[in-house]
Amino acid sequence: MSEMPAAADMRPATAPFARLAGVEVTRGARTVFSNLNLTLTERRIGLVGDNGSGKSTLLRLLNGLILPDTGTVTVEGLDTRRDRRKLPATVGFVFQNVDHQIIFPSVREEIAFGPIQQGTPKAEANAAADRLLARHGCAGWGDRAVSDLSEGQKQLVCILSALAAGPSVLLLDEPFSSLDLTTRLTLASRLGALDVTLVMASHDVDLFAGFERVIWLKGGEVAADGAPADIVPLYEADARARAELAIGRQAGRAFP
Ligand SMILES: Nc1ncnc2c1ncn2[C@@H]1O[C@H](COP(=O)(O)OP(=O)(O)OP(=O)(O)O)[C@@H](O)[C@H]1O
Repeated sequence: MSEMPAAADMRPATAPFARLAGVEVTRGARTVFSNLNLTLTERRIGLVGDNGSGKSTLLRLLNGLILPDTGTVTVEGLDTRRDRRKLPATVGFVFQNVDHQIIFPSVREEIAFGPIQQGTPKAEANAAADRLLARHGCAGWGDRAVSDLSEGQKQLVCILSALAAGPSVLLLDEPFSSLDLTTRLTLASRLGALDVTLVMASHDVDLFAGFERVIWLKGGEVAADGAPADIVPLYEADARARAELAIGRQAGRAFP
């Protein structure tokens, strides 16, 4: 299992980088958050919770992809409603589903897109993309068609694209689910060492061992919030208890 190490030489977190105040969000017919209040200060924050508990919605609130129906969300001093256009230069996002992120045919174009949007000349952005690829063991990938990559390779390209834009906050939604163990361990270690604030949702709770804070979401509410060593066992015990209950109910019934 992969464990993301704590960053050693990182500037200490002092002021909050994000705040959610009185946030209500409805998606479709469902109220996901009814009054969510969070202050985020730590440089390594993990989100855990069952499917549908609100992890992706919280990450999308932080990058302005979803705006609160009521309440406010501020990240690095930017109000996600008022300053939406400034957010992409500050807040990077790695989607759970690579097809929601990748828009260009070649790997180099995909990675260079963010910096070009921010005003970097194309040749410079392309050269930086190639250097970034080489640093992550993907030298020569620049001209490759994204459509020819495996799911895990696409996931890696998505992570590198997010990093290329030089965000100060990186939001990761299940970023390693398709990566092989070697790439997962390498990338987790590299991400852990970056001087960038990370907020990551994952079902792979071992990744949070070096984190400073884990928030457990349950049905759109914060069920527990604190140090990984305290929160992860609570979540696991709760998940196991509910699984045992479900298995007990199923006992004797034929599997459909
Ligand atoms: N596009 C949508 N339209 C309507 N409802 C949605 C939409 N996306 C999510 N939801 C609902 O919002 C709730 C929270 O979903 P969300 O994707 O934030 O959960 P999650 O914790 O990230 O789940 P997972 O672990 O499966 O990724 C769920 O009840 C889900 O059904």
